[in-house]
Amino acid sequence: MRRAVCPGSFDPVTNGHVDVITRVAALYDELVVAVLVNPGKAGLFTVDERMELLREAVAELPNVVVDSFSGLLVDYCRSHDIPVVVKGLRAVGDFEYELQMAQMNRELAGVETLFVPTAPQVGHLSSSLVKQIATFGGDVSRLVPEGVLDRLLAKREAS
Ligand SMILES: Cc1cn(CCC(=O)O)c2ccccc12
Repeated sequence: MRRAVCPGSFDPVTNGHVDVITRVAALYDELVVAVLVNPGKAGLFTVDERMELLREAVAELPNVVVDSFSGLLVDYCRSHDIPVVVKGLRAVGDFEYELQMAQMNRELAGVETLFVPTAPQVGHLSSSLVKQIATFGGDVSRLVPEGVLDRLLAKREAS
């Protein structure tokens, strides 16, 4: 079974993520979308909320599994028998860091990394930008899956 993992924070998932996940899912028997648990960085959504929003967003993709992990990505790959990491690239600015991580992950554990360019119409999206716009009352309805929009508005009301 050909499996890959798409790691990220997904705080929250955006239409840019969904675009890449959908395209990558078509290339593998199974795709794991793995939410990174970062104890040192409290996000807007909890890890469980991020996973729930991701599951809603990829519900139409039967071969996509949502999971979470803490620690090294390569340890997750080893323990789940996943030989390849697939990452979305939004802009040239993403590449330098991603290249370093890819080289390190190959050196550490022989895990390969493939890069998928985001579609131009969603290349400008990032979770942090979406959160900023939503915080100040901007319309993010075309930038995130429907379930995320509702939760973003609820978070804004609660704050
Ligand atoms: C464009 C893009 C960025 N990332 C990191 C997401 C993050 O760290 O929140 C992705 C993860 C999966 C698919 C596409 C992407």
